[in-house]
Amino acid sequence: MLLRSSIAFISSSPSRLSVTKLFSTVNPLTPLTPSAVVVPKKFVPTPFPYHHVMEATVESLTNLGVGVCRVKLPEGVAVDGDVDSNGDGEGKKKDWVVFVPSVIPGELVQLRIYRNFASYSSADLLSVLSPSPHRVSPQCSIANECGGCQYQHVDVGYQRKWKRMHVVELLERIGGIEREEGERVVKETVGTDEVYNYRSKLTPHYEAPRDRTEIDVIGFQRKQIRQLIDVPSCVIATEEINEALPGVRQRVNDRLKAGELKKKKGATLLLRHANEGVIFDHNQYVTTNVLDLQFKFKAGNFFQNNPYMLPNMVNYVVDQAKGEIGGEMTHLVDCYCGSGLFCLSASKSFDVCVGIEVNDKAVEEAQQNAALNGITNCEFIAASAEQIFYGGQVQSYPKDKTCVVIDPPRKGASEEFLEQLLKFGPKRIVYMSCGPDTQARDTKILLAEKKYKLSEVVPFDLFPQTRHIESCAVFERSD
Ligand SMILES: C[S@@+](CC[C@H](N)C(=O)[O-])C[C@H]1O[C@@H](n2cnc3c(N)ncnc32)[C@H](O)[C@@H]1O
Repeated sequence: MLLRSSIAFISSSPSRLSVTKLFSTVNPLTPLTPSAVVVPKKFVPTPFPYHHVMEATVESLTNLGVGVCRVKLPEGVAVDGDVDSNGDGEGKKKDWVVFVPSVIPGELVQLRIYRNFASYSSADLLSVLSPSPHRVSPQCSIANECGGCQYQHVDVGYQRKWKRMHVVELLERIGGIEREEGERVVKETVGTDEVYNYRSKLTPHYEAPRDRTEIDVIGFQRKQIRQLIDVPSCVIATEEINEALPGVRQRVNDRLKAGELKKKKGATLLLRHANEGVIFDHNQYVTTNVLDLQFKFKAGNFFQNNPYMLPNMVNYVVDQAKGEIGGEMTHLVDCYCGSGLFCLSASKSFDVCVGIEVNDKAVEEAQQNAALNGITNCEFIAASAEQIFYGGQVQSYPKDKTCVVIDPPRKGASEEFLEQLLKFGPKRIVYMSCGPDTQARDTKILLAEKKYKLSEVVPFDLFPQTRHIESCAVFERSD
């Protein structure tokens, strides 16, 4: 099989002669003679031939962290589509979008096409001809191949600038918020200095062993292709996780040799770093501290996994929830509450709090965490989030003194939930999200009837070096 990735770094000197390797790769690029190129069977040869090499300037980044280049279509090739912005397309596209990873806007790069789609192409990066001043050396030797990180080649300040820009752009494109308004409400991305060795949970995978006598690939998906890459250590995971990783990998192979692994099934391993050390058993209870509270939860259950960033996020949610605009809130509803993180952290600032969560095991944990921390003004309900508005309890809350915090999974809140939330009409809504695209979609719904105003959005850099953005939006009732 031909492996595509390898990048050379070409200095910005005018002669462009000084070529140094920027990333060490497992499969160094060897110049391919035409006869060595095997064109994949399903390759569509329009508009570019397989492995066509070209130079392009990177215009921007998608919110998946991939570079966007706009290139001219080859002479004589016309593709149906919108007339180009200069108006001379006569119903045919002349510009074409090519996506390429591991680049930074403004860079001139050399790329190589490996797939044509109906309206764009995908390419590998061959070399950076004119590097961005924001380009840095990744700490990880496989940063260019592993799909876990998208931004190790970008300085963290610039990563955070782009994360903010992505939130502004998503609010405009999906949320219908004008650019100027987005620029005003979306604040700077909040981050900490711990930009490596911060992840307290790692879940590497291996594929079905079948007839193999050794599992030599335990890791994550490669960039751009559905294939695992071996990850013997991970620079964004805590040092303790990295120390435990060789033992975990060895145990998988010991179990394979002992015939204990299913031949036809791959699996995902767990390494959860908490107060007890690094735990591998999903069902083992672990504890961790966030600000002045202790949380106990099953190692395999959801818990935010950047302990350095978490206090900032919790403080922000609690500050916004209790609020100053329109007076202090007395009642808190925490929807999608997990093991009670926001609800319990905010409990001191409220008379009464209620959390709702669909996973009954997490609800048990939340109840136990309330007891563990001597908190008596929080109640937790095991049900789907919209159910909170059907019971009598929350309906009796004073709406002008109630804040609803929501922190749904990546797919965002359901329409039914948002409909009920709008009908209930709390004074304030604090919406934490790990999916800024679905948050933008839900924002559009929350703002549609002009019952709420979007007062502020803060992106949190929970996962430096990756494209992931945690974003918190605060809505205030308009009256
Ligand atoms: C992003 S986590 C947030 C958990 C918690 N706020 C925290 O920070 O630890 C989302 C939570 O929503 C829960 N969930 C998913 N769908 C739900 C639904 N329809 N109703 C209530 N909870 C749901 C998941 O089980 C998960 O615990």
